[in-house]
Amino acid sequence: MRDVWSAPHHPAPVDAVAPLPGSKSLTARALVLAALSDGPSRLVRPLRARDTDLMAGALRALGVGIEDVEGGDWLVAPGALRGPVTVDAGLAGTVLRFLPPLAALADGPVTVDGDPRLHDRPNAGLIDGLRGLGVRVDDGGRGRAPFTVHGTGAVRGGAVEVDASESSQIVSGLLLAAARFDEGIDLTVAGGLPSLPHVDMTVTTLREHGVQVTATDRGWQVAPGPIAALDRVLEPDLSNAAPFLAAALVTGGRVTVPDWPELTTQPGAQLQRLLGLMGADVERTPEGLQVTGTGSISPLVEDLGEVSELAPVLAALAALADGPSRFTGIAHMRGHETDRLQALDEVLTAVGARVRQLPDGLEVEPGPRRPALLDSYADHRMVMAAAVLGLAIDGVEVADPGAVTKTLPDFRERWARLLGDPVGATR
Ligand SMILES: O=C(O)C1=C[C@@H](OP(=O)(O)O)[C@@H](O)[C@H](O)C1
Ligand SMILES: C=C(OP(=O)(O)O)C(=O)O
Repeated sequence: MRDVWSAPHHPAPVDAVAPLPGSKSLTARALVLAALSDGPSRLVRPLRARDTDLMAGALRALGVGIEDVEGGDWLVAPGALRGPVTVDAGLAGTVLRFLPPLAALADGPVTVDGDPRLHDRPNAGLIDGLRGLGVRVDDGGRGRAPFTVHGTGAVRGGAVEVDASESSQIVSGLLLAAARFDEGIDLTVAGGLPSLPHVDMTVTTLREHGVQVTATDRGWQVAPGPIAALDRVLEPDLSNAAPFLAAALVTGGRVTVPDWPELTTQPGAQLQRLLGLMGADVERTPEGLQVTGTGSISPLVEDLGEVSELAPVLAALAALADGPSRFTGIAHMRGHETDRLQALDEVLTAVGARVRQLPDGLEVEPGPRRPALLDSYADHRMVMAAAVLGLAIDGVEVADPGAVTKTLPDFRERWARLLGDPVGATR
């Protein structure tokens, strides 16, 4: 039987503190770099969710020691990387794009496969890039999973031109492993590059591990050399803060996310600016980031190319706003967990908004609200967007909400706590 979640209707102002587990993006980078490091390291408060568990599983399959310790921390012990092995990337873009360059260092073939939708996620830029670095990859000419990386224990590396117009993760994946290539990497970006802050996050994380990374006018260079082991405390996932903070705007309430970092490479930090533009009062308090809504939501016209992870929740807010919004710069979202422009069009239309798809974005004009049974599209962020809609619209239901386990397994319990109804999620 299909699992259907009734998204709680909650027009009354929320007043809550919403702590969040670790960042998906930082946890993925920390795992990969720990696996390639010159000694063991400890990851404190990593995200434990489907995507990061899949990354840990893939690394373990390749010979990396990853031990679960109390409180969900991970102890990572690098080991000789080995094939043959098949790894499950699920629907995780981070595993799909960060693992293959590391697999190329294994001493045998590594096949990357995953959920049916993973077979649609674009990856030709990474596969061609690996070939340009001297790696043999069999992909049947599809440029997508499943594909096999033929590791030989070493990668030549050097100069390579990479098309990352469909995902910044292609650049990040190559940079993360590049210090272990014989010649490092001299990467030239061909075409556009979405989600630039995520590449900056990669560069910063590499430098924290002692890796020499230089930005050029064409891309990035990574010098060959050791990757220093590093114990890390993972920051909370600021992109996953989006639905919780959005609840303050929708209900005219107040939500605080504790442990909001002072300085961060996470693009989710832009929520401070974006929710401010949508009419919220955003304030750093000793307790964390506090967002207070007025009960009315201002429309937003914005290029979201750097922060596409936030687009589903912002689009849900746009459907509840005082006027039409327009989001651009997010054509690459058609290659995310689902075609998110199409999915948002369907969902927001179902609850009464008028939506127009642009080649690189969406226009959303609020309309008379109505209840609807929405699909999750196997997409965690579509479930979170539906939850935001449900606060204002009575009768929003979501089929297959389990998709949310991708980055926040206990989302429904957290949502119930946000609304002051800790048992609500199980009703
Ligand atoms: O490097 C990362 O951790 C990510 C980069 C972005 O990917 P795209 O560039 O494919 O949007 C982002 O959307 C994704 O959720 C995480
Ligand atoms: C695009 C996303 O995920 P992935 O890392 O699978 O690309 C996302 O989390 O919004």
